[in-house]
Amino acid sequence: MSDPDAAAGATDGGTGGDPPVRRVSDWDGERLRGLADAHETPLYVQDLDRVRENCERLLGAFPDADVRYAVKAHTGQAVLEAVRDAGLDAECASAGEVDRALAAGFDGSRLHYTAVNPPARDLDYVVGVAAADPDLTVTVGAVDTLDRLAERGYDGRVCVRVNPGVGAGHHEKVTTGGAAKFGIPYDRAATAARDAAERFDVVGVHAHAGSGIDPDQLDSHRELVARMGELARDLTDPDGEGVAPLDLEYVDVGGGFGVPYREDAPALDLPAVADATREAVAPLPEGVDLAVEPGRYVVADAGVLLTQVNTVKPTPDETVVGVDAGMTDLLRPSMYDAYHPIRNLGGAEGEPSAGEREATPVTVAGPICETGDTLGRDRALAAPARGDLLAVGVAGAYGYEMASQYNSRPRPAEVAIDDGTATTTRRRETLGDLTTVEREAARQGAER
Ligand SMILES: Cc1ncc(COP(=O)(O)O)c(C=O)c1O
Ligand SMILES: N[C@@H](CCCC[NH3+])C(=O)O
Repeated sequence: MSDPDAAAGATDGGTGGDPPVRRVSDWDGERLRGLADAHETPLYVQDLDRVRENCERLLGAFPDADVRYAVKAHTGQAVLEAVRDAGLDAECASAGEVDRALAAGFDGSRLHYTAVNPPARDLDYVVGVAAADPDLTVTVGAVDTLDRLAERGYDGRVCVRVNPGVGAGHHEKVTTGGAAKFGIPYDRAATAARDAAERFDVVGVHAHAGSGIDPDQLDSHRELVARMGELARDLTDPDGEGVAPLDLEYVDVGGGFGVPYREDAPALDLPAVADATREAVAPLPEGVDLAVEPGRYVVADAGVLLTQVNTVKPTPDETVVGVDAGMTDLLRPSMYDAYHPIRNLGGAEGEPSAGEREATPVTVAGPICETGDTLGRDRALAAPARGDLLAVGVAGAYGYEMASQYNSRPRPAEVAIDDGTATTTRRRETLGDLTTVEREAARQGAER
């Protein structure tokens, strides 16, 4: 599978220059304790300055490419505005994400809507947006979706999403390339794109390997990119007689750049990944650009989740540390067995500072009535005490976004740090919020 030399060449231990990743240990503990005091817990903290640094690193590594932010990783308005100002485009997975990106000031020329089995309501909305701003692009992974767009009178910009037959990712549930659900099978893609060009302005081809591609999965990324380069060459300069060439603008090879979650894991060497990508896609036809669409890389290490210890329970097998955040706040550990680093920031009354306490193996568990509701198992934390504050690191991507109200738990609050100043960007939900839609439905029913 992986080539150890290639993998070694694609990691960066973080020596020198702009650190490629912010570890949970790098956050200012006192500052985080102050934020938790002011805003209570559970609390997401998102550092916009770090988001900007991550955008700059991406633009620096891919200077000639179109870099699009996969909005699904963090849809908050403040994040979207920071990303827009940094110069990235927006890749949106739903009408809601398109709506958010518009509100954050992205215009159509910077909007890419990726339709996956899109509900009619989403298509209606996006076709309406495109009517007002025809520079928007719809990325389509099924012929049915093309038909449904045509039925709505859409004849604008289309990018054809391909199932490249090769995938990668941190877990099988997020390994996308090769999953039949996504994209038109590679061997039918050229025909589908040519057919689509009879009804739409086909401007690009797209594939995405999956999410959280680690340094040792770069071979799969390279293979995907090479296949997409070949497809672009075939479409723009076809072999067969009488086959019209397509006037493509770009080849989008997706996102998925991994970030290290474990404290000692090496960071992806982005310039090396960018070089490998350019090399694999080459030669790109004249006038065709490379495009990438990372989400996690932009926001993951810019966020932490703060949670307070409310229970410390020694058992014969393990010590369970109960906290006020759980799978409803951060689903990734339950859903993917994902590892998030956890740091004890201390603060329990009458206890020594966390730095003075002995490391103790614990399981950190949330308040949800599910056995899988843990944020970390067998973690060596500075012996936690009731009242301590824990920081769960690398929580800025797919954290708040996957939060739910299961067990009737209101979603947490979020603050964003911008140029050192913290502002509430998502208020904490209340018990009243939990029943809003029911009360509204009851009221509408009574009005009928
Ligand atoms: C089509 C598409 N593009 C981009 C992304 C962004 O992935 P990541 O956040 O891993 O960069 C995803 C998520 O997997 C995706 O499905
Ligand atoms: N939600 C996933 C990433 C999936 C991206 C969507 N295709 C995660 O937290 O790792």
